[in-house]
Amino acid sequence: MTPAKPANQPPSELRAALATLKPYFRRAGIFSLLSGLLVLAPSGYMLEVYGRVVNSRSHTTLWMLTLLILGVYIVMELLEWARSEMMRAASVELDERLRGRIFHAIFDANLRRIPGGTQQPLNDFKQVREFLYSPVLLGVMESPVSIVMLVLLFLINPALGWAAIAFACVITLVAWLNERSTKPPLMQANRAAIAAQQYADGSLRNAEVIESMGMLRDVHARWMDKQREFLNLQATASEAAGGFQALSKFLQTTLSSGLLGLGCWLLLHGELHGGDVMMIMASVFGGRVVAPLVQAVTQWQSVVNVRDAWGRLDQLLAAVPARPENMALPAPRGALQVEPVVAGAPGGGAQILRGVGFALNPGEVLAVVGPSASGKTTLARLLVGIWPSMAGKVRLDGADVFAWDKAELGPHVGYLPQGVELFDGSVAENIARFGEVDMARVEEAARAVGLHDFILGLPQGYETAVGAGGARLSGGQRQRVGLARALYGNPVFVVLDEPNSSLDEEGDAALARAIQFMKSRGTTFVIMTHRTSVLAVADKMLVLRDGQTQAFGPRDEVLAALQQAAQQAQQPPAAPARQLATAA
Ligand SMILES: Nc1ncnc2c1ncn2[C@@H]1O[C@H](COP(=O)(O)OP(=O)(O)OP(=O)(O)O)[C@@H](O)[C@H]1O
Repeated sequence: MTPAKPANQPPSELRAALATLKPYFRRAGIFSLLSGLLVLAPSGYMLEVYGRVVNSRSHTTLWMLTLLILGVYIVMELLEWARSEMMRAASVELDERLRGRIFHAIFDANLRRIPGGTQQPLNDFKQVREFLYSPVLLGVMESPVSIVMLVLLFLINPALGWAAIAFACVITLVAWLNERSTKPPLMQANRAAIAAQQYADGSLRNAEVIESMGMLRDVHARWMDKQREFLNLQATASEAAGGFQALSKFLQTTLSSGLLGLGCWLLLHGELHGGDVMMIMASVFGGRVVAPLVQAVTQWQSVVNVRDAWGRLDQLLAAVPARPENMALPAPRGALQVEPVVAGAPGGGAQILRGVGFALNPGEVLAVVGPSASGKTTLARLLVGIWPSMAGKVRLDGADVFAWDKAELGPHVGYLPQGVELFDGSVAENIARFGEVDMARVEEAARAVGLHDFILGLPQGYETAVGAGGARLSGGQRQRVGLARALYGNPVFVVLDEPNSSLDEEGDAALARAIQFMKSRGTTFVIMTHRTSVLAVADKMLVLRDGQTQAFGPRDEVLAALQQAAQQAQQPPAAPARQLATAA
């Protein structure tokens, strides 16, 4: 059961956007009413030809009536076209209103690790947009015509009207039963389809691992299981829906013939106003009364699907509210202050960092070391404001980094994540962060990490495409391009997560030179590392263990303390401490 909405809760963003489309619905509704009424014209033509033309044998009347009906057909088609164009325009308007918001919501959801994928919300939005000009919605817009037809039936004879109402009630019951029996399996089928799709996307992305270790058969078998579940559920829903669709169509045709029979019976008893013509018209009117209902039953699967898509989108937008417009802040100078932070993965996971705090002056270099899973990457994410903290704040020049508008802060910050994350585009675009490419700055960053000569050797130099994820580069080259991107534009604060894990000696030396150079210009660095070479350029050192600070202070003091602790334990210094001491 869905919890009741508090009375003062504002409507969802989707509803609010839909509400702005009312003028389109209104106009399309008027077109639908007019074209729905004109649908009676062919029956009128038939009756006139049978009655007037056959009796009078007048060619002129036949020509006149035929020209008239042709004109009506043209108007009908124009109205049909106009209303579907109107609803297409509504769909474009909805797209314009929401596409940016949905794109940002998907991005934020990914950032916060909220499940839902990237492709699915876009598919859901497409489905909602397309529903606006789908036959089922256009059909439902003809409901006012049904009421007009019903009134006409009552005018001919109330018995005909009541009979139509009775059939409409039975078809409504069929529609309700259809909803009850098809909705659960259809929604489960949708979920299973999404799971199968996400599984395929996730696994096939790692094609090399799958191929090299012959995992394809097992991966395929797993995908087939998910796919089979989806197909079975869909078949269950379709079987039930098929029966109800047939029943509703049967009722519609029965109603048409039934009204003809009833009209005839009333005629025989002298109770039908308008004579035998009305007998036929009653049959036509009756079919139109229930047409939208029958249309809804036959297209119910698309209604369930769009409702499902709507629900998922609504959930996404509710879970990821639009970012507030923050006040513009002055450009930072690079003074970092980490109030003792407690943090975990977004979404309420366990605490990963507990009480880690320190401060750095502009131009200082901090090396963060610690065993695997001690929380170095988590700290890096906190420092650049990707993950929020549960307690304590990370401040740059006193301002909370997490709350800072990243479009504003971004140019002052450099970040190299562990996975590098290059994007499909040229080398220059990647280094320039996909903003306006300032070639002088791009080259400066590339030179700083010793990449310039290599790039010049590429087929199209800086314009060479790196491929999705930088697939056309080696691991070390990807890392250096990522480093150049982090240093692009001389940021004042740079966080590097394992920057030399794929670098050779020359790359390592270039990195150390780049850090020295930028440090001399006042850039603050925090470098997460397992390797000791970075220590040579570090001023301070933070040792993390199990998400807590084991040691923090000037590099040499921390190294000495580590060595002393190891000696006190009357055993040879632990390998990392020994290595660190030697490197320093
Ligand atoms: N998205 C996440 N959700 C839940 N837990 C996570 C997530 N990312 C990391 N963790 C957990 O946080 C802990 C610290 O991980 P983190 O990546 O910060 O360590 P690390 O010191 O950078 O490790 P390494 O040196 O191996 O890269 C680990 O126990 C890990 O399982």
